[in-house]
Amino acid sequence: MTDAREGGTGISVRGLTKTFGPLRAVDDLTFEVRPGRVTGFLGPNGAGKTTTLRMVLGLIRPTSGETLIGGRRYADLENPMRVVGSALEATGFHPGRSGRDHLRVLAATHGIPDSRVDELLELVGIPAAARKRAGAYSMGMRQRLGLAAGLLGDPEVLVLDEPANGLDPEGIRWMRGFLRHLAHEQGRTVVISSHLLSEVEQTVDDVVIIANGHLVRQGTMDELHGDPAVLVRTPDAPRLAEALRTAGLTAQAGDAPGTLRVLTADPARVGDVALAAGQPVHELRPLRTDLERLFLELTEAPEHSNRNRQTAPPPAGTPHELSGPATSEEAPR
Ligand SMILES: Nc1ncnc2c1ncn2[C@@H]1O[C@H](COP(=O)(O)OP(=O)(O)OP(=O)(O)O)[C@@H](O)[C@H]1O
Repeated sequence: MTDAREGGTGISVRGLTKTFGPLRAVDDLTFEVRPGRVTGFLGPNGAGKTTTLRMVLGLIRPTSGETLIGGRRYADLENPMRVVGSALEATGFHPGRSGRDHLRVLAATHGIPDSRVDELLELVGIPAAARKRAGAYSMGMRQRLGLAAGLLGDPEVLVLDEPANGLDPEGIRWMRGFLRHLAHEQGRTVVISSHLLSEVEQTVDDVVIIANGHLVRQGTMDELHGDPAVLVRTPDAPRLAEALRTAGLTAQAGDAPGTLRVLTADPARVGDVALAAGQPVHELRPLRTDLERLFLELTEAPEHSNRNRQTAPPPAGTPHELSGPATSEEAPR
């Protein structure tokens, strides 16, 4: 495998729209994906993730807008397999063929030597299983085989659809370390989709969150976590708040009675102020952003109500009207 790449190859998505009949599966989507980082492409079921990734990979044509990889359209890449690798579905293998044979066929059609196949099977941790029929693979093994297939061309960009699906906890840990290594040590651009922020929060550096085909948030995980804060519980919250303010800290009333939310990353500082002010402390801990709640708030806001229930976007100025039960009916891909 190649070492860290200079500059790196990012992905630009600009004004991307895809309609299927009256359905706007992807609606004027614009975002950037940076090299050397793992980006989580997130949204609830039916948000438009797979459709977007299929456009990025040149598998379907946008209705309007464009996606660029390293500044070029997929169709203009001379050797696409060396620029971008992907694993969109872990089911697309011939069931009677061994995983190894599957990769060998793929490699041969792209002039890639068999030695690369064995190297990759080793790397993704299924060297022995690779000689078995792919039809007998567990979901986790299919994920690993899909990952190996995506890496065959030693691509600068790797795009994976729900790579944690079907993996056991050890598999998830392995995948996390592997993807972070590909991005951080080797400078690749790694994009993984998921419908759960909590599933990928320890893996990704950046997030692009979509709902209803629209972008709802793009940023780093740190930005998503927001400013660090400490929760302190004390019998006399107003008095402690005063002492904290005098010490130069910002203290706000917490959610529960008798608690304060102090804007600092350092609980010891809060404890020291309380001690100096003679205020008992009954609880003191760093506050973590409830990412799952934040994700739901972002993606379930009224303006992102499930587009699957509408037959067409409502005319401007009218409230969203829902015309049926929420289903995640999947059209054939
Ligand atoms: N070929 C197609 N024809 C018609 N509708 C489609 C087609 N492909 C996708 N859709 C619809 O577009 C919407 C977005 O689907 P998409 O698969 O991109 O969402 P997703 O975010 O990947 O969801 P999931 O997490 O469930 O895979 C859905 O309503 C889906 O039914």
